[in-house]
Amino acid sequence: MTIPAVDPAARTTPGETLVEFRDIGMTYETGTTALEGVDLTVRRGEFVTVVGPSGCGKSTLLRIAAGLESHTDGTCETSTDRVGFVFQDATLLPWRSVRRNVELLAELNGLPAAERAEAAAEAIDLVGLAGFESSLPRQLSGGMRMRTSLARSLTLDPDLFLFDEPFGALDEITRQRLNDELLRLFAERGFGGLFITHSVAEAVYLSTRVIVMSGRPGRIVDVVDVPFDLPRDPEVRYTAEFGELVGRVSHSLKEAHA
Ligand SMILES: Nc1ncnc2c1ncn2[C@@H]1O[C@H](COP(=O)(O)OP(=O)(O)OP(=O)(O)O)[C@@H](O)[C@H]1O
Repeated sequence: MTIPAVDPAARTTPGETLVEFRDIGMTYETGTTALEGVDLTVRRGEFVTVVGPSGCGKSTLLRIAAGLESHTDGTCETSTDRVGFVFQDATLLPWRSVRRNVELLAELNGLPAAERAEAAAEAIDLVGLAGFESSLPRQLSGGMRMRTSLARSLTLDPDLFLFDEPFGALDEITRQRLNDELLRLFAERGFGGLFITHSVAEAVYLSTRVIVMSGRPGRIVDVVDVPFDLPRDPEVRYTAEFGELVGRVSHSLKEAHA
């Protein structure tokens, strides 16, 4: 795995476009067309969530943003090489402790030992894993493994944070807790987020904007702006306005399935 060196001086500013998809289409060599005519922009300070039927090309879109996948139509421009990626699976190295797992990206990025130790300690603290630095992945719960994965990406202080259904395998309470922690990190760091989920409530709670995609080939069928203040009050989940937005997104999803 090669990771591009990150220039510490190269920072983006609030509101700056981080990734812009224009008329993106993707047909795999197998002939499967995953995406068609997707226009989407994520700016710093925005948290954009994508929901859509299984197989509609959400992961493909994220991989294109990360430069891990090509595309066959349109353009995708990213304005930063500070890109964090968190997958559904925490993808930890089983023989490395939490601290050594969290240091991994900084290590591959060539950060000197003292700096990466400092970055790892700060990230571990931010995700609430202080005290577990020496634990091995098999000694952690699913939520703690996901926090470790999050911390590993945080060491690079990403401008653009890509999340591929990171909390899908967790129980509801752990998921809600991690949603709150992610929102806190978002408020503190102000990165741009592009997040995939199958949970409509999670999408509305986390986002400044929800994108609904059709079945394959994935196209954008609805864009829903979420007006709630940041940092977000967890109680907002129980308001009528929240329920209305969940209803609107669910309705669009149902139409997308039809
Ligand atoms: N490397 C590949 N080669 C060929 N086809 C692929 C490849 N990766 C994905 N696909 C196909 O592209 C389509 C979109 O896949 P993708 O994983 O992007 O969907 P998704 O919306 O993320 O699905 P899910 O919600 O189930 O995770 C699917 O039909 C999938 O089989």
